[in-house]
Amino acid sequence: MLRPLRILLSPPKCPLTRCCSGYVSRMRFVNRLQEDDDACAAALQNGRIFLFHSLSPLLQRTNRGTFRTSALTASDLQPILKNLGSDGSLLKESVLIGCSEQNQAEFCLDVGQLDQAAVEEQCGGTFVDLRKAFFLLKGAEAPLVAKGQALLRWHQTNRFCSATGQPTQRNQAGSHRFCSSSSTTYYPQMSPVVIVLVSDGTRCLLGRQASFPRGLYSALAGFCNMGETLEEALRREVAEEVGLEVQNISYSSSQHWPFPHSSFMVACHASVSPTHSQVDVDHSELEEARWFSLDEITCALQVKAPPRRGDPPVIWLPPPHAVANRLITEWADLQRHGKDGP
Ligand SMILES: NC(=O)C1=CN([C@@H]2O[C@H](COP(=O)(O)OP(=O)(O)OC[C@H]3O[C@@H](n4cnc5c(N)ncnc54)[C@H](O)[C@@H]3O)[C@@H](O)[C@H]2O)C=CC1
Ligand SMILES: [Mg+2]
Repeated sequence: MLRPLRILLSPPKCPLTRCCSGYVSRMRFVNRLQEDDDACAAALQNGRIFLFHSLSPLLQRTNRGTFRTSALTASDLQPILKNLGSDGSLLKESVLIGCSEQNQAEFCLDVGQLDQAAVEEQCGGTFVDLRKAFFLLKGAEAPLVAKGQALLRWHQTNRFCSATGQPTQRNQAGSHRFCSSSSTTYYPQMSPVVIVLVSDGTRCLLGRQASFPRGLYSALAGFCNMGETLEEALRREVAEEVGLEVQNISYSSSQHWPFPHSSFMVACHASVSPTHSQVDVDHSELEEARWFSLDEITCALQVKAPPRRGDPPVIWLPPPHAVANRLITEWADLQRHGKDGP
């Protein structure tokens, strides 16, 4: 039986208007689209589509010289795809990434099989490598493109069942893939990573890998091993990388991190006693790790852009998009203002 079209295109109005926020209805709408292929196909016709080319997002330069994402509607995109020689089926490869506050379903689509320059010309934008795009975009746009790219990448690398080698089929939303020969459902995966800012009470510990750009230091991080709790992973990583035993672990925040693939970063603070703070760096993992005073961190937080070639050497920190920056800023605030903040 055909479902009424009105509930397929945007979040349904909740009958309990007083108790059910717009946020709740948007989340339920997205959940419904993940489970109902027809509803998702209908929402796609009315949704916003973010284009990628070979996993690079399409950005537009604003009059002020900044960058923003550029989304098209299905009706804008269809003729463009047709002009470039693609049949209508490409649009159906779009993957659902959420629902905007304006109640429009949001999708991403990789048009890597089309000529890049021709798509850029027709859409009035530029495909920018995600590493660059992620730091050019402001606010919620950076995590949005990171999420889109992560989902598109997952689909591109999970076309076959790892048990049978048979092709897998995606649902319309792209929230899972299914192998009919083994009846296995595959869901997009992230790798859990713990990131920790260790303090000895007056200083914090930062490290750098040999591959980091010159002068960049960050909080210690590492992938969780199978079977570990977060606390175990955190204690092990710090012990392995800098030879210290931490205590007083406290949770700060988390983020999805798209580099090199999808990591789920869980950010924590931890401490060591000042009498047991001698670092013993494992040079196979880190080029250097050392303690930084509040004054050094305050200076480093003021460096707003990576130094250019020929600039004098300077210590700088991950940018505000990175949860490492948040940990370092939280630590510095706590040092300046104590537990209760400013
Ligand atoms: N968002 C942020 O603020 C920051 C994010 N990071 C991210 O944290 C991640 C982990 O940090 P690292 O110190 O490099 O980790 P790490 O200390 O665990 O060392 C990386 C090594 O772990 C092994 N490994 C184990 N499980 C792995 C998996 N699931 N995927 C890939 N490699 C795995 C590999 O041999 C790899 O070379 C990095 O991908 C980095 O991009 C790191 C610092 C700041
Ligand atoms: Mg590490």
